[in-house]
Amino acid sequence: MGDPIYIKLATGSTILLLVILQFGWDAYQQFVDGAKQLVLNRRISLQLEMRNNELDELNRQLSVTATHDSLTDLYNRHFIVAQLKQQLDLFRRHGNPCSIVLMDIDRFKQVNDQFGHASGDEVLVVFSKRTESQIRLGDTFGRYGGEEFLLILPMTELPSALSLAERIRGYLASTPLLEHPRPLTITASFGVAQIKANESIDSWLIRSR
Ligand SMILES: Nc1nc2c(ncn2[C@@H]2O[C@H](COP(=O)(O)OP(=O)(O)OP(=O)(O)O)[C@@H](O)[C@H]2O)c(=O)[nH]1
Repeated sequence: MGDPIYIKLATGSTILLLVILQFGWDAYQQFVDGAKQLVLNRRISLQLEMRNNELDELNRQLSVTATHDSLTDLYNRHFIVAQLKQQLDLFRRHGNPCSIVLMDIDRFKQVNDQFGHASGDEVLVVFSKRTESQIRLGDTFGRYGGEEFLLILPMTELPSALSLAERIRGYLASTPLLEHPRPLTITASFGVAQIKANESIDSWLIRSR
């Protein structure tokens, strides 16, 4: 018994020889060109597949960048406003209630001035994570700008939104947000408003200030 690779080669050569004998040299050339083309096509389709995967990943990253705040990783203002529009629409069409909670970190400028901008950034990040840990999956939490954050609570009436805001406020006030250079407890002001009939996003936001 010969080695399987030699048998394979012998079989391959035999087929080629048969092709030449049976159909002539031109047919053999066509056969070889066809085989080369097949290999080339396979290589091209693999390269295309790789490029497509790279483009998918790039698109995913672009969509994250377009909708998220780079410091806190929360949704950005652009995304939040789009969500508010959607909620307003759902309210107008189906009467679905929705409440918002606008949070403003108190005396944040002092944090920057006393501890430096990097500590200010850390406060924003830790504040975001702590608040995010207190909300439900269907709620949207984002950075509205600077030290302002907005929580959108679909299908939520004012009393529930108020009690959630109170819970978050208590949770934030209970533990220092930063430990270094010294323990620093951060408080925030909360404004809560439920969407009303015939109102715009601007007036809804103004009522939460
Ligand atoms: N570290 C840091 N600071 C920021 C960022 N965005 C905005 N700020 C700062 O946030 C501060 C906001 O100042 P103010 O609007 O006076 O707010 P405040 O000091 O919290 O005052 P009150 O809201 O009245 O309590 C400014 O000093 C901004 O420079 C950021 O991404 N990182």
